[in-house]
Amino acid sequence: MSFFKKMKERLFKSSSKLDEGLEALVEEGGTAEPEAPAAPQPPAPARAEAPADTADASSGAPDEAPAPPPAPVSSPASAAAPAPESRPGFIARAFGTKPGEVKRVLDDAMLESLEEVLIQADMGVETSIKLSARLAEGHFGRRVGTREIKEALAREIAAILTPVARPLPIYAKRPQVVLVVGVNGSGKTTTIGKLASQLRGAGKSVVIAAGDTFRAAAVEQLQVWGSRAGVPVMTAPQGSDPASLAFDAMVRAEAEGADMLLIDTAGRLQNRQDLMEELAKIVRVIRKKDPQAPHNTVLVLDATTGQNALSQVEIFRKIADVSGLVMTKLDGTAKGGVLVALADRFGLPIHAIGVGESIDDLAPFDPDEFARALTGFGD
Ligand SMILES: Nc1nc2c(ncn2[C@@H]2O[C@H](COP(=O)(O)OP(=O)(O)OP(=O)(O)O)[C@@H](O)[C@H]2O)c(=O)[nH]1
Repeated sequence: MSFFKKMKERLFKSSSKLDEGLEALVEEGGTAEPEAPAAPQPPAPARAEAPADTADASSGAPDEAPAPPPAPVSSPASAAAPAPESRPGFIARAFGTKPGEVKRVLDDAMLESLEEVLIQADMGVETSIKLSARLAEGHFGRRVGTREIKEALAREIAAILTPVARPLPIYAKRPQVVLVVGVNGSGKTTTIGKLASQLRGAGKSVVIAAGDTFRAAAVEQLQVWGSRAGVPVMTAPQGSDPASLAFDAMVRAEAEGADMLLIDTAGRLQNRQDLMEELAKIVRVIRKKDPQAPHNTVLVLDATTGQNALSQVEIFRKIADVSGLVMTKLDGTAKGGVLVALADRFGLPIHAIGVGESIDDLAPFDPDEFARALTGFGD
């Protein structure tokens, strides 16, 4: 199975909440499309008995579904009862309307429900309102089906995401210092392991620094990832100053001529003032060695935390000058929508997404694929 297919399946699975929400939205207030007016038919043969059943069964057979409720006043199809054997009219066929397909007039009530569905899918209030307004343009007052809604939504979401879909930039500077930050358990260590493996695969020499000097288990975990990726891991004694480890790692990476230095840091909640101050110190000390460093400060976010990710970005950005994001655990949540809210609010580059626990489960961020997977369009 191709990598993209695997990612898509995982995202589809996780996004079922939004997908189902959109379907329910149309089903709730919608009505089945009536038969469209018949296309002009060639003159009937002058035989009295019924013609033999040679027509395409799927196009001519009456729908199995119960008779649709009275069509809305605006529907042109209510004007005349179609001939029982007629094929869908030209206009209906051209616009992909199928008799029996449930559609609903996009009015204020539907827009309000749409906003709620988007908020529940973690897109945040601001972004949900913006998306609903964009959907209203060109659709308001018209009967729309689930497929059309999903397609339009996927298009609008992709438009928000496209400007931020940017892989980790690689500079000529050696060593390029990448500082990896985030709250506890967001997936920093795992992401560093995956990233180191990808960079190594691209021919870069990489060194990892184990900046979580508080937890011995964290250092061991990073060493496991280092050996999986085939990359050396620099450690310091437990309880030592993470800022001085970062400095020493820069000296070593420079001496060894490494292309990339990835610095892991301890998880810290954004509301812990003391730990945030410690992070600010790490950055200050790194800059003593190289005023341009860290060249990238990557904030790793766990998609399952939902809206809290917004406050994480806000505070980490102030303290550590975050230059890009990686969002992990998109394989196991229905909350991927927060990524849209983040892109809309902060416009920070999204370098990659985590879609599993294995070393190759770090995917480039593809806005179109993501938008389609999130909305269930093309399912
Ligand atoms: N399903 C899934 N699990 C992930 C992903 N990324 C990380 N994990 C898991 O999340 C858990 C925490 O990951 P870590 O890499 O240890 O997180 P951390 O941010 O380094 O943790 P601390 O050092 O404690 O702050 C581990 O069980 C990982 O296997 C992902 O993309 N998908």
